[in-house]
Amino acid sequence: MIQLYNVTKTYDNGVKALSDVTLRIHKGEFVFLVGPSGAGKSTLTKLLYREVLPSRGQIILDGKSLVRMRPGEVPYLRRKIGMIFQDFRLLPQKTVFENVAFALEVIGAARRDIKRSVPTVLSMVGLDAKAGVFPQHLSGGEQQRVSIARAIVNNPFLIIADEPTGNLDPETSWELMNLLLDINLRGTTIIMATHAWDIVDSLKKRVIELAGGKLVRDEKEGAYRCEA
Ligand SMILES: Nc1ncnc2c1ncn2[C@@H]1O[C@H](COP(=O)(O)OP(=O)(O)OP(=O)(O)O)[C@@H](O)[C@H]1O
Repeated sequence: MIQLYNVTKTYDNGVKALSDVTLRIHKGEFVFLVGPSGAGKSTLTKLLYREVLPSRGQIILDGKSLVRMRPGEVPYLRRKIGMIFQDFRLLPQKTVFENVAFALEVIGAARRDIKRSVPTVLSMVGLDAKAGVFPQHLSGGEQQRVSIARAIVNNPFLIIADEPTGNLDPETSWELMNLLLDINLRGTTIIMATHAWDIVDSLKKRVIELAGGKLVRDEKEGAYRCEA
């Protein structure tokens, strides 16, 4: 359901961030995206969210070509994808409830649907008691759980997490991973770019490694580093 064919991305400054990448990710997979800083991981996640377009090649997501997609269709694509970032990106002037509700408001959801869905996802991430709290009064782990609630409230078929544990301590990182694994068990595809080698090594999920913009490894039950 996610297909990349010979995808190359060269930025305007001439940097080739991805070079001739071909890969396929099926519905319900959990994929770790690894590789050194500057390898092209974020560029790949941005291509899937259609934040950037490839310079060459084709990307098919849920049956649609992102290259041929008209700009007007992009918001519909993004409704089906949940994004999670290292720095949480919550709105500081909105409460926990309002941050999650906002993801539904921007797509024109009915008020009664918002009232029903937001408490459901907040309880999934264990934050029902914090619905009225502002982000600055939450721990890093709690903030990241709000961003997970926000990412899943639209029932996305795909979650893209770009270094989601980067700002969390080891114990909190594992709490977050357990949430992502639960979400994955319910059928949502998850692509997670990470430098957290211990998490990758423990979970033995599919590992896609980039280096210098090239796909250098794709293992079904992989480790952070190539074992060969
Ligand atoms: N908007 C941009 N304009 C120009 N060059 C960019 C842009 N974004 C990224 N790059 C360059 O593209 C290359 C790949 O960057 P990218 O952010 O995809 O790597 P990454 O693997 O996510 O790295 P990190 O692990 O540090 O987040 C790097 O050389 C980077 O400097």
